[in-house]
Amino acid sequence: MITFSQVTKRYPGGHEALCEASFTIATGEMVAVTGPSGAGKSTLLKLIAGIERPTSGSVLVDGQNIGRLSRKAMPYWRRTLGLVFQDAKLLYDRNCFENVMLPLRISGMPVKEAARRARAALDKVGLKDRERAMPITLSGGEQQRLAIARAIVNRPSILLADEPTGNLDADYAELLLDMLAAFSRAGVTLVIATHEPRLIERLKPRVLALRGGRVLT
Ligand SMILES: Nc1ncnc2c1ncn2[C@@H]1O[C@H](COP(=O)(O)OP(=O)(O)OP(=O)(O)O)[C@@H](O)[C@H]1O
Repeated sequence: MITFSQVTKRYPGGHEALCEASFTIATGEMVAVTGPSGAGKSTLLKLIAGIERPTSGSVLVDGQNIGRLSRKAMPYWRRTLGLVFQDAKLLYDRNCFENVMLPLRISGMPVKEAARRARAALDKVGLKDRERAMPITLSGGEQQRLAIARAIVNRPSILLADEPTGNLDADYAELLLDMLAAFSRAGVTLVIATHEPRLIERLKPRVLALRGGRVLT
């Protein structure tokens, strides 16, 4: 379970990106975080991922206070998550296959099994025949799909996605919605920041609406 208690996030020199937000997300729930640009959607996801820490209040995930995790503990926390963020942080000096395989190797999976899983993840996002390509040679949409493959290859129990359909053309946006639905059926907790009405129509998530850093629903 994810629990926000009176969470305020103020960036240095900025106003409040999130203001006394309190809500819970149950394990296995699917939540769409909506709201206009600047409403605080990305900030909310970053607080769950531990990329940002709250200015006040607490973010608990299964009782663990994410804002208080030590620098040392943070990489272990991130490894349990699937992150699909705008700045995909792909490794541009490694090919697609290596980008997807790396998280598995870091968590100690033997090469053969990691390679099998990486190929399956690339296949899922339609990049199987691009595995030797370098990310820089991919289109924006293909890079987005590569980031998705990398995010799901670990079979995370929580998937955080920031505008995941953003760069995708219609066919791949549909494919992504199918993938998200399948994750949800498999019990993965999904928190998705989105402007996409189609996603809400199709997946019928619970909607958490933000305006100016405040939670409306
Ligand atoms: N690193 C930062 N430093 C300073 N201000 C920031 C930072 N990140 C976000 N903000 C500000 O916090 C507010 C909320 O931003 P956030 O990115 O969470 O909104 P959003 O709802 O995700 O917007 P968008 O839909 O445009 O991505 C905005 O006013 C933004 O300018």
